Amino acid sequence: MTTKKMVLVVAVALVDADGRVLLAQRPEGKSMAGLWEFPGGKVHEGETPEAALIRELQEELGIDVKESCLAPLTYASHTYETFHLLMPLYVCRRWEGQVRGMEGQQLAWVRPTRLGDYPMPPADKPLIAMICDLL
Ligand SMILES: Nc1nc2c([nH]c(=O)n2[C@H]2C[C@H](O)[C@@H](COP(=O)(O)OP(=O)(O)OP(=O)(O)O)O2)c(=O)[nH]1
Ligand SMILES: [Mg+2]
Repeated sequence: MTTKKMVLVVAVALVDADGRVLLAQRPEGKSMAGLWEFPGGKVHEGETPEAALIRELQEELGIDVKESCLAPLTYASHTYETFHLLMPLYVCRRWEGQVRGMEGQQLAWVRPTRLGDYPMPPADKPLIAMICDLL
């Protein structure tokens, strides 16, 4: 058995007042460009998952989120060609500031039942049913 590097990525289901969830399109030039994902990114060395998510949400969406407004929802565990992805998914319904695509990425607010209409990374597919059940 060959052991692939484990990559820890944190992501969030940001939920608005109408119960819609935010998806962001991965930019050109990145792996899996064009696919729709939950905002987030890699946890850096020495960083907690919550601190990483708060940092990523500021960098990618320009919003401020308090740690107390992040609740664990579920996770993805998926083997890609070159690494194994472990991705805790949080849910957040409260933030400060206006959501903007700070890196030029397209954003979409999507009803949970319509998440399947958006092409997503393979790791995310099992998350859709969990979001529909849990939100
Ligand atoms: N943010 C996020 N990443 C996901 C999702 N599903 C999924 O397979 N991934 C994968 C894609 C990438 O291999 C990895 C996230 O890496 P990334 O490159 O976007 O990380 P990052 O935001 O820290 O960006 P960078 O600074 O490394 O460029 O996780 C998802 O729903 N959200
Ligand atoms: Mg990212």
